[in-house]
This record gives sequence, C-alpha cells and structure tokens, in this order.
Amino acid sequence: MTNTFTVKNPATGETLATITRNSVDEIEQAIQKGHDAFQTWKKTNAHERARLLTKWSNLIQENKLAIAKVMTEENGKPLAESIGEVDYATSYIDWYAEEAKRIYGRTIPAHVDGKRLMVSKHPIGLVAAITPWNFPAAMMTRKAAPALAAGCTFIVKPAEETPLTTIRLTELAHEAGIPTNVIQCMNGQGRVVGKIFTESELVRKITFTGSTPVGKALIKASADTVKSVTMELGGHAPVIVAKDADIDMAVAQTITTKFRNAGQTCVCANRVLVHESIIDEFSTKLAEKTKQLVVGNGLDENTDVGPVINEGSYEKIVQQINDAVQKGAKVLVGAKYDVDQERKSFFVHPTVLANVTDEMEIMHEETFGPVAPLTAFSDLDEAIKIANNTPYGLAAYFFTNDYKVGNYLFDNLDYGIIGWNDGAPSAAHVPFGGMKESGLGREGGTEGIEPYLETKYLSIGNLFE
Ligand SMILES: NC(=O)c1ccc[n+]([C@@H]2O[C@H](COP(=O)([O-])OP(=O)(O)OC[C@H]3O[C@@H](n4cnc5c(N)ncnc54)[C@H](O)[C@@H]3O)[C@@H](O)[C@H]2O)c1
Ligand SMILES: O=C[C@H](O)CS(=O)(=O)O
Repeated sequence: MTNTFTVKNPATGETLATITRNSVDEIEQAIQKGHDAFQTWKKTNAHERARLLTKWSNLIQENKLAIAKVMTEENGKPLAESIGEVDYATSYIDWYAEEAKRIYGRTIPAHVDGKRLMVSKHPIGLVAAITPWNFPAAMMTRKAAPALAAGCTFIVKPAEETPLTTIRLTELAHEAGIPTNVIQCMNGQGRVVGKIFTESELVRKITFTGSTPVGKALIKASADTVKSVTMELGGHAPVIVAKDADIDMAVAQTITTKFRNAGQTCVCANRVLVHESIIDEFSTKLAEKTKQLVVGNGLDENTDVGPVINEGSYEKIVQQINDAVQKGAKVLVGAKYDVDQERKSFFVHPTVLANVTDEMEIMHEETFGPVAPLTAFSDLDEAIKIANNTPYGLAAYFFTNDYKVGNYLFDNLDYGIIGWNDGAPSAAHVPFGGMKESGLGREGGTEGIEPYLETKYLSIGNLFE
C-alpha cells in the first residue's frame, strides 16, 4: 500500500495535492546517490558551481509568481509575502553563488626552516536538511545554497504541510543543470526521515530549522556518528520600547515583526515591553493600527493576515489568549476567530493584549501566532532582566534614539539577532541564528558557508633538502 499524505490549503481546506511518502529504501538509495555524487560534485570548480547556482536563481525568478501562488495556497500567507519570500530565497542563492568563489585558504609562516604550512577549506560531504512550513522556499535555499556552493551534495525533507514549494524548487535546480543526485527532495514524516538521516554514516551534516524539541532530538541522534549539526530553532523575541522612543515608528516596526506570516515566524515579537511613561500612547496606537489589518485568504490582494497553519497551532494560540485573560490581561483588539471545522480552516484575528504579567503562559511559551502581549517596565535593567528570562536567544528588538541606551541594550541582551529601531533585520548577507536553546550555528552571511566546510592543514617538511 502506498504511503501518502494530502496537502491542504489552510484558508479553504481544499486539497491541493496528494504526495507519496518516500520509502525507507528510497531514502537510503537517495543517501547513497548523494554520497556517490559528492565524489564528483566536490571536484566541480567553484566558478562552475556558481554558474549553476545563478542559473537556478534565475529560473526561480522566471517562475516567481507561480511559485508564490503555490506557497500561498499551501502555507496561507498573503501573496505579497510569498512573492517577497521567493525574492528572499533567491537572494541566498545569489549570495552563495558568489561566496563559492571566495572559499579562501591561507599560508602560515613556518616555525622551522624548510617547512611550508598551508590551510585549505573542503566540502564536508552529503548534507541532510529538514525544513519547516513557515518559509518553505527561503528555509530550503538558506541551506541548499551554501551547501552546494561549498561543494556538498544535498537532500532536503520539507514539512508535510508545505512540500509543494520545495519540490518545485528542487525541480528547477535540476532544470538549471545541477545534477539530480546533487540536490534531492525526499518526502515523509519528520521522525521517520530524521531517523534515517541521523543514523546514516554517509550523511555528514544535519541542518535543521524547526522547533527546539525536535532540534534537541536531532542533536542527540547525530552524536552516534559525530555529525556536524546546524540548528535554527525556536524563539521568543522581546521588544523593548524605551521612554525616548519614536512611538509611531516603534508601533509600525512592532506591527511588521509581529504580524508577518500571521505571527508564524521564529523572529516574531512574542513579548512587547514598554516604558510605563509611554505605554498608554503606545498601546492605543498599536491597537488602532492592528485593527486596520485585513484577515482573509492570502490570494486576496487586500489580505494582510492569513490563516494559521493548522488546528493545533490555532488551539495553542487560543489557549495562550484565554490563559492571559483569565489571569488579568485586557484585550485591546482581536481575540476573535473565524473557524470552519468542516474545512479545517482557522483564522486568528490580530490581537493586542494589555496588562500582561509574568505569570501568563504567553510570556514564556512561543506563540507562533498573531498576538502581541504588552507589559510595562519602569527601568532599563528591569526590561533587560525580563527580556533575557527565557531559554531562547534568537531575535530581540528595541526602540530608542539614545545612543547610550541603544548600546547598553545591545551589550546586555542575550540574542543572536537584534533590531535597533528595525523590525525586519533578516537578509541573506548577514548571520542569522540564535543563542541558548534557539540553536547552533549561523545561516547567511560569510558565517553561513563555514558549517559546510572542513579545514585541512598541510605541513610540507624538508622542502629544500
Ligand atoms: N530559527 C529559525 O530560523 C526558525 C525558522 C522557522 C521556524 N522555526 C521554528 O520552528 C517551529 C515551527 O515550525 P514547525 O512546526 O514546522 O516545527 P517542527 O519542528 O514541528 O517541524 C519542522 C520540521 O521538522 C520535521 N520534524 C518534526 N518532528 C521531527 C522529528 N522528531 N525528527 C525529525 N524531523 C521532525 C517536520 O516534518 C518539519 O519538516 C517554531 O518553533 C519556530 O520557532 C525556527
Ligand atoms: O521564521 C523564520 C525565518 O527565518 C524568519 S526570517 O524570514 O528569516 O526573518
């Protein structure tokens, strides 16, 4: 019996496709093929790898609207965001096509006469990637691009909620001339495929984007074969609005970071800490702007906020809102839901909660939904203590025009990504990643290709004997 799963539109419940899960044998064969292909791909010169990556990027751009439509249909995000994600995804390919040509080594002055010392970088081998549903294009290329640029071969397993985008990107890579066994897409349940990936000695690296619990399991499972791991995990981003902040700008940037992808990003604001002297004005303005956001099907050009991905996400978000309200939070806007149990579509209206306190679940558990909890602070050290009081350390944001306050916050916030008067810091040419239980390693920027490289040191002795 074939093992299949259906891909549904979270806005309408429509079945978009039925996908066959790859069997254990097929995945093991793909691993062998990827390992074998590595022996050739690693010898492909960097400029040829760069040329093929650029061709891939161009093909994606030529198909941008079609890819974006599929992404909106399977993920739910507004079409404009899907179009933006396709651009974001190709920006990683473009950046690493160039980085392929800059994988430099170095020579080291010898400590002994007649010796010559050299260091060079080499691809780590076959890379296995597991990606989430919230950015099915960018989370794939953020891994595939540096891996292929470094000379590695690559297998990706997308989330079962959103496989269609990743399947299409893989097809376009092959159309661009990247050999079929150099980049492959396998479909299946995470636990099943992850076990095959981590147990294989031929897989030399695991790169994962997803929840922290799954990341921890993958790290443990990778230990038996001492695999390199890159982990982009959960977050719980604080926003600190200092008393001197430009309130209108802080409101606009908080909206940007909070409600993108219906709040389903790892770097979304999850707590909004506002100085007590300005919290009334900030809260009123944030609620007014939030009320203007349009909830609907992502294919409707007027939509700002689409559905959440599934019933489980919906139930967690509602639980956090109800818990907060029961413990004294005030709903300034939202806490409204459009649910169709027959279609299994779940819309959460953008929500702003005031008077949030530390006892509430939302202050400690990642929401992954369109809910902005507001809490007041009286001094900066109190805000920093609240902000750092989490196992996570991915993204944090603050708003101030005081350079001393800004530098003090930057120095004392334990986060890998920090936005100062900026709610949208991500880009392909910068290091993206977190501290503590938000992950291991970085993706993007010059740091993002290092995890796919091994360092070799050569000592030539008795050179002139
Ligand atoms: N740090 C980042 O860059 C980043 C980006 C996006 C999402 N995330 C995080 O991902 C989470 C939401 O995404 P999600 O719900 O898809 O996460 P998830 O961990 O449930 O799933 C992510 C991927 O892992 C697979 N998976 C699930 N269980 C697995 C297992 N036991 N072994 C191996 N693979 C398994 C899934 O099939 C999917 O492909 C949030 O916590 C979010 O913060 C982090
Ligand atoms: O959700 C995770 C993404 O990495 C967020 S971003 O689009 O890279 O900012």
